[in-house]
Amino acid sequence: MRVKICCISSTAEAHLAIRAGASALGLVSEMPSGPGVIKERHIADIAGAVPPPLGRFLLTSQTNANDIIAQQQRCGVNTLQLCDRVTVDALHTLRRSLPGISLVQVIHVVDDTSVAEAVGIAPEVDALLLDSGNQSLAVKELGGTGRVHDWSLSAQIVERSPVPVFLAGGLNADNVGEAIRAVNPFGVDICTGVRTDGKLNEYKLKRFMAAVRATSEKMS
Ligand SMILES: O=C(O)c1ccccc1N[C@@H]1O[C@H](COP(=O)(O)O)[C@@H](O)[C@H]1O
Repeated sequence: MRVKICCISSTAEAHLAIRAGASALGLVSEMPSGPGVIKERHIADIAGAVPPPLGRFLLTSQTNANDIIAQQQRCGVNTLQLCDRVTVDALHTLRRSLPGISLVQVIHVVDDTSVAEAVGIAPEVDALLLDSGNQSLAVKELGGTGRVHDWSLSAQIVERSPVPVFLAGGLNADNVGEAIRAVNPFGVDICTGVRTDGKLNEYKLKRFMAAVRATSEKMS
């Protein structure tokens, strides 16, 4: 089971997450809302300090392909986590312009329409990431909400997706086992649940990783 630790805000947090066993790190660029945003120059510094096999995910709220390409080049990441809806044309432009850079489309799971949205876009990207934002608010929520969503919808997406699916949204050490059993994702992703006062908390991180490992071992 892959674990992505998100909202990394310093090189020290990146190393703490790697030591704990993270397979990917999330770096949050400008967003309409959310607790994890950092400046692009910090994202570039942290991405540059992380060894290549690790996933370095840039979380972006941009939807225009040229804006996203420019951001990827400024930040030096190997994965783009597209937190808002992006057109299929824009995805094709990203593919052509950024060979070797993985595209992860976030789906904010709201109702049955989210299942159709996920299944429709999946063939265009390398992975999906299921989260709990709300794109219809005046100030959009594109993640980092600390809220869970309906995991039965997520489970349907996992069953029907041709690409790997990460589960995010309100996970913590106490609910991640149930989430993994309910959804059977490729990986899990967490921000709020391993933080205290905005800082990565080693105790919560270790409990989370232990819960993921224990559940994965029982299921294998
Ligand atoms: O954390 C943020 O500020 C943020 C803002 C906008 C989009 C995504 C954001 N964070 C990502 O949201 C998921 C789930 O977070 P949580 O565990 O529910 O707090 C995760 O990928 C965060 O990195």
